[in-house]
Amino acid sequence: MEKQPRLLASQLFLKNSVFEVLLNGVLLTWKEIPANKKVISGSIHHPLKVGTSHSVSVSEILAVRELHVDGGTKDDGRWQKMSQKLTEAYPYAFTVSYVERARQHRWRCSDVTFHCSEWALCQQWVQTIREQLTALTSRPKHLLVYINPYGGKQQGKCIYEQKVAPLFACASISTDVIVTEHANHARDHLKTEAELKKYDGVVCVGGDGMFSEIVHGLVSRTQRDNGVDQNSPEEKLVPCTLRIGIIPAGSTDCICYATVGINDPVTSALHVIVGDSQPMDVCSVHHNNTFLRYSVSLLGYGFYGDVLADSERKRWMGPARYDFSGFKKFLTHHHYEGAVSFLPATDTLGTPRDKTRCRAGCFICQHDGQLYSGDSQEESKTAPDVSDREYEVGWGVVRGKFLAINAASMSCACPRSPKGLSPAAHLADGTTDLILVRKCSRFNFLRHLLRHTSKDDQFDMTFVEVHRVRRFRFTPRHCQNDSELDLRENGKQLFSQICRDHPACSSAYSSWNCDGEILPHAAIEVGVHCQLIKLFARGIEEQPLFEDLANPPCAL
Ligand SMILES: CCCCCCCCCCCCC/C=C/[C@@H](O)[C@H](COP(=O)(O)O)NC(=O)CCCCC
Ligand SMILES: Nc1ncnc2c1ncn2[C@@H]1O[C@H](COP(=O)(O)OP(=O)(O)O)[C@@H](O)[C@H]1O
Ligand SMILES: [Ca+2]
Repeated sequence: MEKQPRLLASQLFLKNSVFEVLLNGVLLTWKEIPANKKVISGSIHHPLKVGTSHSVSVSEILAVRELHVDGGTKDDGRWQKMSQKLTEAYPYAFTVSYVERARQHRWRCSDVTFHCSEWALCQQWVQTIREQLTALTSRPKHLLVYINPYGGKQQGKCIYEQKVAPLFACASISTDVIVTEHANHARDHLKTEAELKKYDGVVCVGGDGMFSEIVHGLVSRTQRDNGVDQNSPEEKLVPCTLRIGIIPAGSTDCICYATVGINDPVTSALHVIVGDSQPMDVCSVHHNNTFLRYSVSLLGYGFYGDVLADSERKRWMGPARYDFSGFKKFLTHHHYEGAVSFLPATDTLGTPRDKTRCRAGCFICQHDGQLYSGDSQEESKTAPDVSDREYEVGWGVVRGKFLAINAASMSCACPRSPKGLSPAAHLADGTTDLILVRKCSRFNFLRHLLRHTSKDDQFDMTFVEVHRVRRFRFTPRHCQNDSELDLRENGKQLFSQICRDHPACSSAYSSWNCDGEILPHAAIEVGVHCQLIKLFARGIEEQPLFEDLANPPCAL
């Protein structure tokens, strides 16, 4: 039989007032008691504001600790503020640390200290809260942490030590911390060495590139352990069991921002502590039946590929390199010719033009994005994946000259664009939004880009089209007849030369930006793997209405 959580109700002292405190297994509530209703012994009289009430979900309590009496003084500053009389009447106390919501999806750790007149009562409260916290099985106890000391503004180590480690310690989470010494250190450690059984999750401190390393390490390891061949584009991949936490310390931090609603290290650490879980789609990228990379956020050819390639040479500028290269590449205004073929997700709930957004507890993601009758749980288990051949019918093809070809398997919201590249994309529906920006004037492209930062629809432009897809392929124009040259072997400069010399080529070549890494091939095949990984996040929580109104629309 399931053990019922113990109920506790007491009158406890807090901030010069007496409160009715209640713990019922789901909520901890404390409510001020009017002075005339107080039953606690003692001669304390306070003019009370009646009815101040607070409540905290037990699932959002981080820790409880007793405050120890030591020669009449306590180890917490607040004790000093209490009068001698009060200290005598309520000599025992315990502090509950819990999640408090601030503006714009920011979470903070807040403390409340309750004072008791009896030691046994104080013990009972501490033990009961601890029991209820122990019963929360989704919380991690032991984590493997990787810190990229060179991500973003090179603050990763300091952010972890000052803001995150104390919270993990407060929540009794033990950690093994590795500060990376070179690129792909974390990926290779996860792939081959890490004793994953010891851990309840992996945390990365860094940006999207660092997160991508963790994803590659964990996904590759999981496939190898299960005998799955990553090189086959049709292969159904095995989902990873360990959750990943992101402590944002990078340049774009889009994966953190789009799954939590803010890029704030404390907020992310608190989502890890409470044991949140958010499944996420992962795209696998192949070239000629050879696995290239996984992508979780943006796969971008043309504008975003060029921005990334240019910005890599300016890493010393930190996050500002993207603004510099973005401006430069906007002025360059290159377009690229090729063919995009794609398998539309016709059987899915939702479209890229929806006004609704993927938010915490998203209905569409809970059903793997599947449009099904809903009368059988089993039906959702047969959701099509990239490996299901029967879905290979009905491909569409678009040929032409493009300024940008972007695939966003999530919104890609980030501080630069709070609604993202594809505002209605879903984190875990098994699809990616393929955005094709055809050649247009600089002015129109600017209008399109600026709409990423306003409430206006960036897809509502004649030169932009967007498709929700399960798979797609891109073939640059020069590959449509000949076999593609290997960009890595022959170098991009050679390509530009061939392109200039070749009468059929009207434009230069770009490269793919895959979550901040340049791909070595332009001709790629991409498939979405529904919910392949899980994050310590819950999706963006709905905001109170008054906060939403704080962002007025801007039209261009
Ligand atoms: C004139 C106003 C223009 C405003 C346009 C804003 C559009 C921004 C959309 C950004 C989407 C970002 C998608 C995420 C990409 C990251 O994976 C990648 C690597 O991140 P990190 O490892 O943290 O460095 N970031 C980028 O490719 C940067 C793109 C920025 C382009 C301006
Ligand atoms: N110790 C290290 N030295 C150099 N590069 C590293 C190190 N650790 C990780 N990297 C690489 O740095 C790149 C950028 O990291 P990231 O944390 O995403 O920062 P940013 O958001 O600024 O790009 C990643 O591709 C990652 O592989
Ligand atoms: Ca998706």
